[in-house]
Amino acid sequence: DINPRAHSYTKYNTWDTIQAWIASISSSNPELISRQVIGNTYEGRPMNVLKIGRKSSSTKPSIFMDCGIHAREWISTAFCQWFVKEALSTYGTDSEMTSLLNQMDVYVLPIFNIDGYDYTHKTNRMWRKTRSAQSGSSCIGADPNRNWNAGWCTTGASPNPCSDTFCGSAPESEIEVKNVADFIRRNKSSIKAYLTIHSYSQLLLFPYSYTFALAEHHNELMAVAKGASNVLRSLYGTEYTSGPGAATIYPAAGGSDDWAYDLGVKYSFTFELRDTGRYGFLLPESQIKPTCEETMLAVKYIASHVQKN
Ligand SMILES: NS(=O)(=O)N[C@@H](Cc1ccccc1)C(=O)O
Ligand SMILES: [Zn+2]
Repeated sequence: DINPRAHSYTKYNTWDTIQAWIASISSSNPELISRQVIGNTYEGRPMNVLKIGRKSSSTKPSIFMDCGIHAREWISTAFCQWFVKEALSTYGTDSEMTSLLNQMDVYVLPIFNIDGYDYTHKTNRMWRKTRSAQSGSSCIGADPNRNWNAGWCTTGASPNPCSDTFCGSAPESEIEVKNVADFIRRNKSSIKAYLTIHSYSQLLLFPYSYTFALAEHHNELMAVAKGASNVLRSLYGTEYTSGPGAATIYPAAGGSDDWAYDLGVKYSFTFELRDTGRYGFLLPESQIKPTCEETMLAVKYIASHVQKN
C-alpha cells in the first residue's frame, strides 16, 4: 500500500490516500463504477473521473460533478468522496439513488486541482490556485475558476500572475481546466447537468457570474436552487442563499459554471459549502459528516429535477 494511513470519509485525506482510495473504490463494483484518466495535472498527477451508474451498453444521460477546483476548499474534496460512497452503498435500497443510477450516469471528479491540494497539505494551507509556472513572473499558478472561456478576464479577475484571481495567460491555459473542458465537450450531448463544489459561504449559485444579465433559464434555475436549499435546511437548519453568481456573491468571469451553461448544459450550479466565516476554509473535521449529509439532500434534489426534465 503506497500509503499506510487508512482512508476516512470523515477526515481530510491526503492526495496519496485519495489516490489509493480511487484505485480501490473504482474496482470495487464493476456493475456500478468505473474510472477513466482524463489527463494529467501540471505536475504530472493523474486526473481520475469516476463514472457511477448501472452499467449500460448505450450512452445514458449524465451529470458531471467536480470538487476541489480550489485547493484550500478541503470540505469540497471531502464531499465528492462522500458522494461516491453514498451512491455505491445506497444503490438498491434508497429509491431516489437507485432510480438516478439506473436512468443516468454521474461523472465525479473528486479532486480537480490535485497539485494545489497536495501543496495545501504540505506547504501552504491557504493556497487556492494551480501550481503552474507563469512566463515573465516568479509567481505561481492561475485561478482555475477564472480560466474558463466565459467572459474570460473581463471582470472579477486579474491579469497579474501574482494575484489569487489571476485568469491565466489565455482561456484554458491551465492544463487541468483544459482536460476537464475537453471531457465535457466530448460528452456534451449526454451531460445534462454540471455541479461544481466549492467552499465557503453556504450559497447555491447559478449563471451568470460574468454579467448581471439574467440567464435564459433564470426562473427555473432559481426555483431548483431554492428547492435544493430548502431540503438541505430540513436536516440541520443550515441556511443557504440561492441566486445568480454576480448578484449573490460577486461578479467574476471565467468560471466553470458559466462556461458549461453557455456550452448548453442547462442545469449548471456552483455550491459554496459550510460555513459562513467562523472557520471558513478551515472547517473542522467534526463538520464533514453533517455538511456532507445535508449536501447529499440538495444534490439528490437537483438530480431528480434533471431526471424529470
Ligand atoms: N469558492 S470561492 O470562495 O473562491 N468563490 C467562487 C465564487 C464563484 C462561483 C462561480 C463562478 C465564479 C465565482 C470564486 O471562484 O471566487
Ligand atoms: Zn472556490
